[in-house]
Amino acid sequence: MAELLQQGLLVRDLECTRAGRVLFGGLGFDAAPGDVVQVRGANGSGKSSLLRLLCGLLQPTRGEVHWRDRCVDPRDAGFAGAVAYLGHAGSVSGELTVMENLRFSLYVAGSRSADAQCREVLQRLRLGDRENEQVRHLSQGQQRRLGLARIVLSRRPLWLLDEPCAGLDIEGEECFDSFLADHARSGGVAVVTTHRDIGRKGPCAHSLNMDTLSNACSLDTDHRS
Ligand SMILES: Nc1ncnc2c1ncn2[C@@H]1O[C@H](COP(=O)(O)OP(=O)(O)OP(=O)(O)O)[C@@H](O)[C@H]1O
Repeated sequence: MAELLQQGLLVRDLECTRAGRVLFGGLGFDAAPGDVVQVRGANGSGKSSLLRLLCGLLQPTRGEVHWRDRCVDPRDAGFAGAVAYLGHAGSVSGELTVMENLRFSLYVAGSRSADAQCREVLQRLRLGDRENEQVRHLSQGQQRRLGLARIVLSRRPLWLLDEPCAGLDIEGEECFDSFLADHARSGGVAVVTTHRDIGRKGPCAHSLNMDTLSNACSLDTDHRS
C-alpha cells in the first residue's frame, strides 16, 4: 500500500453526485505502474464523471483520489504535469494545422517532444501526410487520431482517456492498442472508458463495471479483477 501510494493511482470510497443525484458511491480501486483500468457501463452510468473526478476537474462528495503520494489537485503542478486527459472533444483546434496543434499542446504541456517525434507518431497513426492540413478538414476518426497523438507525445505517466476509440476504424483501434501497450510497458498507468475489449489484444486490463457499482452504492471494495 505504501509503495502504491508513492507510485500509482489509489481510489477509495469515491462518491459522485451530479445535479443532486448520487451517480455512484463506494468506488475503490488501485492502479500500479503498468496497470490499465478499463471502465465499462451503460450510457449515463458515470464513466466520464469518474474520469473527471480522477483528474480533479470534479470534486467527489465523498472519498479520495491519490496519485503517487498526494491527494489529486489540478492546481498542484506536480499532478498537472503527470496527467494526460482525453475528453470527448479531443482538445484540438480546427483552425490550426495538425502539426501546429501538436506543437501548441506540447508547448502548453511543457513537453520537449520535437517535430521529428511528432512526425513519427503521426506516421504510426497514418496522419503523416496530413501534417500541414487544417484540422477542420480531417474526418472525425482522423481528429480522434490526432487527439491520441497529443496524449502519446505528452509522455505523461497517467493517462485518463474517455472513449479514445470512438470513431476509430479497426486499424486505428489496433494502433491505439499498441500505444497503450507501450505506455503500460514503460510503467505508465491508464484509466480508459471503452466498450472494446482492450485486454484481449493489448495490455492486461483490469475491468471496472459502473453498472454494478450503481446498484451497489455501499460497496467499499477493490474492484480490480
Ligand atoms: N454537467 C453536468 N451537470 C449535471 N449532470 C450531469 C452533467 N454531466 C453529466 N451529468 C449527468 O451525470 C450522469 C452521468 O453522465 P456521464 O457523462 O458521466 O455518463 P457516461 O457513463 O460517461 O455516459 P455516456 O456513455 O453516455 O458517455 C448523466 O445522467 C448525466 O445527465
